[in-house]
Amino acid sequence: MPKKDLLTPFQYDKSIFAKQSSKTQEQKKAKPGNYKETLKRLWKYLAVNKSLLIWVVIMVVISSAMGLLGPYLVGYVIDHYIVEDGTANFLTLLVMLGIIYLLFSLSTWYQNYWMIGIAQKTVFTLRTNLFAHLQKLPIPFFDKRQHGELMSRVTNDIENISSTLNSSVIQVISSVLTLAGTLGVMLWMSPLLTLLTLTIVPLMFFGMKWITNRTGKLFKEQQKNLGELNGYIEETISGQRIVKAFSQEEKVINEFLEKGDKLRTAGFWAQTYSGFIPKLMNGLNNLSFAIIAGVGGILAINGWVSIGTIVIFTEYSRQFTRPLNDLANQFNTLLSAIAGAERVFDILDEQEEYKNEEGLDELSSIKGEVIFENVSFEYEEGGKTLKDISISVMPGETAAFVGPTGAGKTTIINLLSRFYEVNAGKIYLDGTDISKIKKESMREHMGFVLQDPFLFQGTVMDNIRYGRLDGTDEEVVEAAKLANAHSFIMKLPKKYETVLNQDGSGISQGQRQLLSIARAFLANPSILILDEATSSIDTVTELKIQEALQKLMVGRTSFVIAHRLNTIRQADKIFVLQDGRITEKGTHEQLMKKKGFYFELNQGLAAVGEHVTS
Ligand SMILES: Nc1ncnc2c1ncn2[C@@H]1O[C@H](COP(=O)(O)OP(=O)(O)OP(=O)(O)O)[C@@H](O)[C@H]1O
Repeated sequence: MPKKDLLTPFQYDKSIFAKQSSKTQEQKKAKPGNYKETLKRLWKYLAVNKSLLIWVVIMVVISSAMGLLGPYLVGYVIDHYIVEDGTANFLTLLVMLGIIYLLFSLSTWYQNYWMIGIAQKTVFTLRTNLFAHLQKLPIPFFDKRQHGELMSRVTNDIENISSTLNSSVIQVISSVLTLAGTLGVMLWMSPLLTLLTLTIVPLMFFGMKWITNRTGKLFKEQQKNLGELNGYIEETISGQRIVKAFSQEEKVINEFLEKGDKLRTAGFWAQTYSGFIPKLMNGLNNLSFAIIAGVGGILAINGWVSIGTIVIFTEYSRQFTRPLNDLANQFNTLLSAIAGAERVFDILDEQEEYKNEEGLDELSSIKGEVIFENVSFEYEEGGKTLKDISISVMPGETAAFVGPTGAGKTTIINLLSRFYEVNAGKIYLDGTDISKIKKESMREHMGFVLQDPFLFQGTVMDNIRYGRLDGTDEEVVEAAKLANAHSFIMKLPKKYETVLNQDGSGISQGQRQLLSIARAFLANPSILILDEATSSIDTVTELKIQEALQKLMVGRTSFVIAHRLNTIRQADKIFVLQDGRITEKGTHEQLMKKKGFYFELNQGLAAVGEHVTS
């Protein structure tokens, strides 16, 4: 008996992940509709529990054998005791019948218990691999996809596989065994009656083929529509503020209805067609029953077969069509799970961001000199977002980027952080081409303070510690003090232990920015990337933010997408970007003297308020 306890808590096993993911990378990609390949890959996950699977098969063999023996013994009792008034030990036979049904029940129970364990473990590994793999995918992957749709793959598609594994594997093995066993015994008992039973098989085959041809496509459609619907739900929940602010509730509901209707239609047809299967099987089952009862009756009257044989055959004819019926039903579930598995493997096949980095440089420390040399970049072919950018920023300098919306300021940051790769030209960090440096090692020296600081569900302490996970409580408090965040944190209900929501509700926009600055202080990066928030914040908090940022920038190379005159004036170098090109560069004084775009921007917007850029 297997000793492994299936109920012990699971742990994320990196070694399984490494093994599985490297294998999947090597394998031929499972193309949509490539069922064989997808099943093979799914089997690799299942096969980790091979020994337990063998036990499941043993139990299925026992239960199938007992299922066959039961009716045979009943027929035997009829022929030898009821019809012939026989002499054998009637009680012994009854005890045997009892044992058969007990064994049947026990083996059925164990096969389910173990199979559910295997299924849960398999799905756990698959889900963990998928999630871990998602963490390693590059930013462009996420930029191109709807987040809710991705979530649907981690949740719904995996769940689909789970429920199929829970029941289908046993069903399929048991059905095949029962089918083969029943056929063998039937042939042995009466080839003629067996032939009669088999007359329905071609009808079943063609009926099934007709139905599954339609359901396969429909199930895939259903999964796709469900993914899209989930994507829409996720989007509208995160965008509720905008939905309400623009009174778009009705529009959102209508769009939801439209998507829901697509899902409903696909679901309706998939279920309707697959619902035909049991009906068809039932009809054919009854037909076979009638044929055996009718023809068998005539044969029995003429003394060619015994009454017991007819009884056994009517039961076996049911046992013969039932596994066919089950197989047909499982086929549908299997198709739906394969559709889910294909979507999961699609993601597992995506190239990890840090793959192929062997042999690249690792940086233990950096000075922070950054040079862009004739860099050009396009997000999509023909889109030329940045054109021939050349800039140099010395260690400790602050470079500010200004320009109209869509000019390419964020893209410069995206390239420096290597969220995207340059199409032409080079970026050097301390004289080394950054494409020759391991991305992770480079990012460890970079700190980000972004416009919309993302907070995670967790305490203030944990949210600041996100900057450096091994930071002590004292270091976190110190960072918060440097970021001018300490005083407001101390006024929160549980101070540093106050739990924040994912969307940061409960604290103000400005306070969120202060927390984000504290994070950067804790991370203590050599290169600081700062995307100034454009939202207006009360004057006191604004001053706190400005002061904290000025402190943070000291001694670090800072790249600032600047929106405030104050930040720009103090920058060592200002780069004016227009339509993907640097059109002006210099200090504030130099650019003002030049009386170009920067001068106009300053004149016009300074009169309106603080913000310089759009
Ligand atoms: N992920 C993306 N895929 C395709 N195009 C993109 C992507 N991100 C930005 N772009 C396009 O690239 C151009 C430059 O965008 P970028 O975000 O760098 O501008 P920006 O100067 O930072 O603008 P803003 O001040 O409004 O933030 C824009 O035309 C934008 O539409």
